[in-house]
Amino acid sequence: MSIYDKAFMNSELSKPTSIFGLRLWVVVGIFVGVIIVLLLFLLSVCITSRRRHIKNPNNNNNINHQTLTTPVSKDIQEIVHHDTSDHRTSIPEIQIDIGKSEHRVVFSDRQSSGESRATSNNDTASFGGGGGGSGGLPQVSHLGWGRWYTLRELEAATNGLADENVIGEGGYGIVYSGVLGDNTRVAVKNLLNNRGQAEREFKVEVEVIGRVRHKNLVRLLGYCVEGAYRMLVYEYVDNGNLEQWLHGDVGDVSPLTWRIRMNIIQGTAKGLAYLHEGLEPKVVHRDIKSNNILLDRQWNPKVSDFGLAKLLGSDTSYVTTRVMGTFGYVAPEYACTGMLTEKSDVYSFGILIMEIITGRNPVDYGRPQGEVNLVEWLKTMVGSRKSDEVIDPKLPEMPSSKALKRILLVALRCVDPDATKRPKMGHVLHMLEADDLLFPTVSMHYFSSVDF
Ligand SMILES: Nc1ncnc2c1ncn2[C@@H]1O[C@H](COP(=O)(O)OP(=O)(O)OP(=O)(O)O)[C@@H](O)[C@H]1O
Repeated sequence: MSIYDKAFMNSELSKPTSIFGLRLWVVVGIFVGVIIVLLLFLLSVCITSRRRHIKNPNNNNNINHQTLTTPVSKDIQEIVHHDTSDHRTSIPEIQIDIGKSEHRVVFSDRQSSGESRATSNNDTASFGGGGGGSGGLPQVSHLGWGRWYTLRELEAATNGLADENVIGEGGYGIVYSGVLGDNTRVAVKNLLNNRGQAEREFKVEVEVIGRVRHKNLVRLLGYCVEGAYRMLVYEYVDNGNLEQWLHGDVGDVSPLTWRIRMNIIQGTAKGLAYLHEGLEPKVVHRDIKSNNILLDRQWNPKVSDFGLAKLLGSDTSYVTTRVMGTFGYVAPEYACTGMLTEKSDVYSFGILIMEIITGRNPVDYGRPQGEVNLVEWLKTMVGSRKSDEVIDPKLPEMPSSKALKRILLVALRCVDPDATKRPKMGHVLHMLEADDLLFPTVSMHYFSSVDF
């Protein structure tokens, strides 16, 4: 280029244009800059949409199992984070739901109630695809353990969710008995969607129970997510729940012998020890009570209702401003501070032992003052050497004083007001496995007071 051309270019580029009187080279510079920014933007959009495409389980059947569990684990971590900070500043409200056989206690704050208002659509997306669409063939779950069921399949199994198939109703949904196409008897829990908590419960249960296998824990076979429906499909446990057998109308003599009661206590302890010490991360049940102990025909206990379970990393405690559990079973530190560890389950388990031995409810306002609270009454009785008087009058035979003494000692240790002094479930199990615990004596005569 000659010197004249350069001079010509310079003068042309320096000429003012009609765009705000800017010189031509400024306008060209801006134009080039905008093009570069646009290109970068398009590139980032491409990369993002490609990542989303990879994460969508419907687009890739070979997806890594770990990827799919991320939304659930993330959800739990987020809850921990929120609750920990809120705990310091907010004053919890206490809400007691009455209208069922027991009172459910929910301590909540505004933050946490807002949290629970998740929309169904979001949840459906998290679980990878609405159960395969209505009327489609049942598919294997992408979670890697059970399967999902179609709504049509579960409607067929439960006679269209018929009233006569209802076997119980809990805080979060109605439970139906059903028979699947392959003749498997199942319990179908249809979660109520009008409560945000039910959706969270669904996520937690699916993730936690789906992987758990233990003879003393109710097995989750699969689930259904379709439209507004969220259902859990469990193995059917065919002999009711412990609450019915302890407090229902069973006549003057209970079919629950001493040996059966000890087996129920031991089996429940095994299930809990497995949740606390056999899984990583460990699982705290949070709602151990007699309704949640299902029984088979051989009186084997199976712990159900993991809806309130939270996953805990080892050696961590969980602080929440939303305390859940059932009135009478909730550990004092959990109720007061929201501090949740597996020791909260140990406390509830101690209450359960007392309930099984005495046949009394943890809190019974129908009883005279001083007997309303089971723990306080039992402590008083043991302290005044009247342990033999705490036994369920419907028990067909009496335990040996040694067995009674041992089991009451275990129960009292479990309900120690100081959570750190309560034994771990593994230790409880060890204490419960002593042979002499199982043997009853034949009559009351043998009975002597227990000296603690
Ligand atoms: N797998 C099952 N097999 C047989 N019956 C079941 C099964 N699961 C639940 N049930 C019955 O349904 C009832 C309701 O169960 P659910 O777990 O929904 O509520 P709950 O434990 O009684 O109360 P909440 O949910 O408030 O703790 C149980 O008490 C039990 O009798």
